[in-house]
Amino acid sequence: MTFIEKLSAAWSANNSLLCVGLDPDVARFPLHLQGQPDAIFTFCKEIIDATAATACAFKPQIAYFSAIRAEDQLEAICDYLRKNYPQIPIVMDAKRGDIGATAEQYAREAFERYGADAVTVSPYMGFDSVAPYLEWKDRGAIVLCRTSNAGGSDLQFLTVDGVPLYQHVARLVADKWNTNGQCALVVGATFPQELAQVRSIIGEMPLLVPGIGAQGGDIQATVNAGKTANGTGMMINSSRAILYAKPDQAAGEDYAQAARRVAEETRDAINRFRI
Ligand SMILES: O=C(O)c1cc(=O)[nH]c(=O)n1[C@@H]1O[C@H](COP(=O)(O)O)[C@@H](O)[C@H]1O
Repeated sequence: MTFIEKLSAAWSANNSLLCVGLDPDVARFPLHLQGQPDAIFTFCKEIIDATAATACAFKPQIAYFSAIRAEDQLEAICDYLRKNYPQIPIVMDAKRGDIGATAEQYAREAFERYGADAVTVSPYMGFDSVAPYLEWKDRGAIVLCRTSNAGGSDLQFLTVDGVPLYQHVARLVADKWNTNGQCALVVGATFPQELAQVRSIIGEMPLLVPGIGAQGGDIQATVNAGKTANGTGMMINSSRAILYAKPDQAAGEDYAQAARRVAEETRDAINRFRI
């Protein structure tokens, strides 16, 4: 099964466009996990178990692991996901971009070492820097297009041949790079107008849409701008708002239960605008 087929099946099976981001920041962990040698694995496992029924994808952010020499725990989390939730795609958020020979190694890292279904990549170095990921025909390459941060405008909004650069990226990926139907694009929920522009350029290609939750993107505007004709087409990511949801003490919640509650609320808020 290819990445896109797996994603489509997860959209239907879980009736969800929510991508749960795994950005484990040990400083924000519950006290009982702090200082434990496998704290990251335990934290992520409990979040995964609590939210898997609400998710169409999980997106580990590699820097949160590599910064503290915890790649072994990322491997263990990816193994756990593949064994226990094989129907939910793993999107490795690494935002890679380098010459072809180096990209081949980054592709092996994402797809072989971690067994990810897709990886985020930068288009900045051009087609030969993305081609090595596309050699993995059953995996996905998710190309940065219009990122959610304010500084994304510094380059992505520059006018080139009368058109903003991010629209060139959308057209290039849709028309030239996506020969095997394995590409997707990143467009931030913080820019719904640009999201609608990108959707009009790329047809049904999936979008990874970060920026709801902690970054304040509007869910209604996001879904209206980015959905496809059948009410799918997006992995709408939320990380911190789910991972560090405040437990409702009165209801006796722990952090994983709070994460489940917020994930369910977010999935439902998205679903309200899909039809
Ligand atoms: O590629 C990404 O995932 C990404 C692209 C982008 O434009 N903006 C963005 O926030 N992200 C990632 O999406 C996640 C957003 O996290 P929250 O703001 O906590 O929901 C982080 O892991 C970011 O690295």
